[in-house]
Amino acid sequence: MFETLSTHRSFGGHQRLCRHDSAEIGLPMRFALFVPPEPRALLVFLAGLTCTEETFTMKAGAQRVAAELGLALLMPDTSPRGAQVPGEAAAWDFGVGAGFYLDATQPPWAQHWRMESYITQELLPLVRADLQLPADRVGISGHSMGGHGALTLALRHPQLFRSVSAFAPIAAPSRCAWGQKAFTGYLGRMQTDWAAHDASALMAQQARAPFPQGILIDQGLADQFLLDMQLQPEVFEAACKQAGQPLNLRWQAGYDHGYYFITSFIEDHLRHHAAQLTHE
Ligand SMILES: N[C@@H](CCC(=O)N[C@@H](CS)C(=O)NCC(=O)O)C(=O)O
Repeated sequence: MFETLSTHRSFGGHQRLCRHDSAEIGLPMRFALFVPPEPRALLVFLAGLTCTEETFTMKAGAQRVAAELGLALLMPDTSPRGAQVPGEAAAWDFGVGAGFYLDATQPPWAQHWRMESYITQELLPLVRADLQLPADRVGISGHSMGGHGALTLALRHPQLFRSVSAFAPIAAPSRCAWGQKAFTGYLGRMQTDWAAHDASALMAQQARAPFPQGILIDQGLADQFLLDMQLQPEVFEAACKQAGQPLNLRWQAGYDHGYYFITSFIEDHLRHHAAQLTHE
């Protein structure tokens, strides 16, 4: 059950903003949903730090090609809101707007910060049932923290996601400042617990390619966060090589971390997912 707060005609389909009372999060949550004229598959797009369900929805310009391909787009929020955990909004890279798509195990976050269970066990089944799409027609993508979310949720739930891509993902969070801060706060100090939510560590453990049709990643070379060592896609690339996982890691000269980069390459990602999800 969810409530549609607004709906707008877009490229023959509908762009909706929705809310529901989430059992996993224990709070109301919002999400955005683009429904193309003829839905054939569903792509979940996870946004980055400081973003909401509206960021990708309004800035990426994904609706035109998604409508053409029959891809429904599901944009969850990036964290619980309104939990009133002390200090939850004190930093832009932890707490509100920074859920890191995992289930926190540490107090005071463990009660509400359950973004992994929320997305995989609650939101995705809800939306898939509403759109009447088969279980094997769901892909996942994301940007930055959401790229980390896309890669880790795909690797942790390969039965839920058949296609994967990412823009400038935090690809080795155990080795970067953002990831170390988030993992310490949400998961505690045990590095062994971190590995279960680190895309590169998860990929390195695979006995064979989990996504044999290939993973697509775009990374701007003028991305400040790449230069600050927050992203480290080369670590994920090495792990893919080790696992025999086909990876198309495209280094895009001159592009930074922002949405002008995403708008430039979103069409390729939508086509990557449609090709893997909707070919008969
Ligand atoms: N607030 C941060 C930047 C946060 C940031 O770049 N967030 C990215 C995701 S990691 C984003 O998509 N921001 C929203 C936007 O660009 O519209 C800063 O001041 O450095």
